[in-house]
Amino acid sequence: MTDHALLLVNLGSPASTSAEDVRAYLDQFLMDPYVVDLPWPLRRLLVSLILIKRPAQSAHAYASIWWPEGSPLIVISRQLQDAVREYWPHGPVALAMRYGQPSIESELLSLAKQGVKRVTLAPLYPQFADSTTTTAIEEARRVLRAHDLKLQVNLVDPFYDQPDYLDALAASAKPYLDQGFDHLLMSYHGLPERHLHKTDPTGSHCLKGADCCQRAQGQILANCYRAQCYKTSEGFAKRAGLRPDQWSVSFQSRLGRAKWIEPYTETRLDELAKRGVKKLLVMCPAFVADCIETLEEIGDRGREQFIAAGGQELVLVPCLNAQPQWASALAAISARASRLL
Ligand SMILES: C=CC1=C(C)c2cc3[nH]c(cc4nc(cc5[nH]c(cc1n2)c(C)c5CCC(=O)O)C(CCC(=O)O)=C4C)c(C)c3C=C
Ligand SMILES: [Fe+2]
Ligand SMILES: [Fe+2]
Repeated sequence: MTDHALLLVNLGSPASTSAEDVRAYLDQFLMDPYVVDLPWPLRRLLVSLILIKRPAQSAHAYASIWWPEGSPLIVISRQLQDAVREYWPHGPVALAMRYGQPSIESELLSLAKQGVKRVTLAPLYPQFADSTTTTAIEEARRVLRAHDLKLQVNLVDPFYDQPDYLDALAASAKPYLDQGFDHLLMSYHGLPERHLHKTDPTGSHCLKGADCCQRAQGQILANCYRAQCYKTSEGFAKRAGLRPDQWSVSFQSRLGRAKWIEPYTETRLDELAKRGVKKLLVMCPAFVADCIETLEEIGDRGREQFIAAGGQELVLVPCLNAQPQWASALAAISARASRLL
């Protein structure tokens, strides 16, 4: 059977590092109601305010990490697509971006044109969030409806606790852990606290008490980004044989004035340096591919901050990127997906 495609979906990047291209990308991204979850007039106003200064700042940051072949996120996602082909004998393996190009629309249309009957949609986010997982799925739904595409679509659920994913994460970090370190920080992309409250099915569990994420189970866990980040970290630490005092979790990439989930990575970098940590390893398990958030925010600015606060060395552990064990795990996880769109 060769008519069962796998469609990998990542976030996307600007078309280039020009301020105009970055502005267009940020506008599409931040005007997504799953990302900035405010009513349209307020969202438009807030995003227009952000777009006054942010495109030039972000363009500068993108320029500092851009590769000759393009955005690291896109280049690496393409390499992953190639690597996954080895493990997906059922049909084509395609790649789409939620924002920018190649779009989910162009890829679904192209798969339908090739005669594909079934598509397994794999959002490349280990932990669930409306701003990543839901918006990718909803965009696919919109495209199917808009073009009346008769494709059967299966969804790959967030794989934060899947043994094959965690094994790949542990294997990829092993050479870095083996070099020795004082502390491992697992820095995840942050989220406004409001997003967590919105997806809490009880409306009263998340962010109530210091251990809400440790107590999360069932539907609460299935909807809580922060609890899933802790589960990934615990699963990783167990595989890596780490003691609880050797690692901690934090959340990066805050934007705007609303309260985001804590602890903040910026705060932890200072605290760890002040506590006498000299060699800090940082992993970013919310990202499967290195991108501006890992390479620039942690690898450049985070390192500078840690050293200015008294640390000696910050080693950024690369994301899973296109490693064969990860490609194989992703294909296996995708092959198990049975939930229909
Ligand atoms: C309200 C703003 C944002 C939310 C919510 C958000 C959630 C979120 N994002 C990722 C993954 C990535 N984000 C990336 C870049 C990025 N994210 C935001 C804002 C929010 N993200 C912005 C404005 C940007 C652009 C860069 C910048 O200007 O700072 C990227 C990297 C893209 C790249 O091209 O390299 C990824 C990946 C997750 C996983 C997440 C929720 C959990
Ligand atoms: Fe983001
Ligand atoms: Fe929670």
